[in-house]
Amino acid sequence: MKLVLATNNKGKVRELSEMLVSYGIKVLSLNDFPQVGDIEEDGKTFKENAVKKATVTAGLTGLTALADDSGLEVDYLDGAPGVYSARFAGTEKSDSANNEKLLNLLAGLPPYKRTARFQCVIAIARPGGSVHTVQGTCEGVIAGEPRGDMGFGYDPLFYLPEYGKTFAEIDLPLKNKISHRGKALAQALEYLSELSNKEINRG
Ligand SMILES: O=c1[nH]c(=O)c2ncn([C@@H]3O[C@H](COP(=O)(O)OP(=O)(O)OP(=O)(O)O)[C@@H](O)[C@H]3O)c2[nH]1
Ligand SMILES: [Mg+2]
Repeated sequence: MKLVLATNNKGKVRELSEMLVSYGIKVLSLNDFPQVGDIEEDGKTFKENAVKKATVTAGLTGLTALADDSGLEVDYLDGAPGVYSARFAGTEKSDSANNEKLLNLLAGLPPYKRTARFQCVIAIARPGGSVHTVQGTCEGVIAGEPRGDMGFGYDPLFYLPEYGKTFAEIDLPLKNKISHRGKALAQALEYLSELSNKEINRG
């Protein structure tokens, strides 16, 4: 089965590909389809944005497309940055500026008030127009300073009390096991295997 990843985020491509490829799925990226261009994310929810990115990509490529819309919800900030996570500190989407802005907003706040979660909605759209969504969540705490150099985005600040480490201090197979994206993708893989069984049965 062939699948186009409807994302321009290299960190997401790395994490999604690692799991999909081990299931024998042929993964294509938007680099293979320059005609898709930039898709405006104007939804109010992760689900709206994921559905839009997947359906537009499936329509323009004629292939099944998988999109991920994700973000960080910080309780002290009433759920911000949420769907604006990529653009928190400006439209140029700088991970380091986003992390700096987040640390400044939480300056001096004790750990018990720094609770947060990552959310991920994955949408799988078929060229015929049908679309299926799944969701994953991962709870954590925003650290007082960045730690680790793996991962992407807010990973150096996202601290997992159970592991005593940030997302940027754990390797990719473990992140995929426990992360918002990994949990959503595990459900997406179940759906994809049902789809491919149906196709095989149809001949
Ligand atoms: O530290 C992180 N670890 C993660 O595991 C993670 N997952 C999401 N995020 C943040 O949330 C934004 C999503 O925004 P987003 O879904 O619109 O993606 P994006 O604009 O980067 O790419 P695209 O998929 O839209 O092309 C990203 O840019 C990141 O800032 C993460 N940060
Ligand atoms: Mg985006």
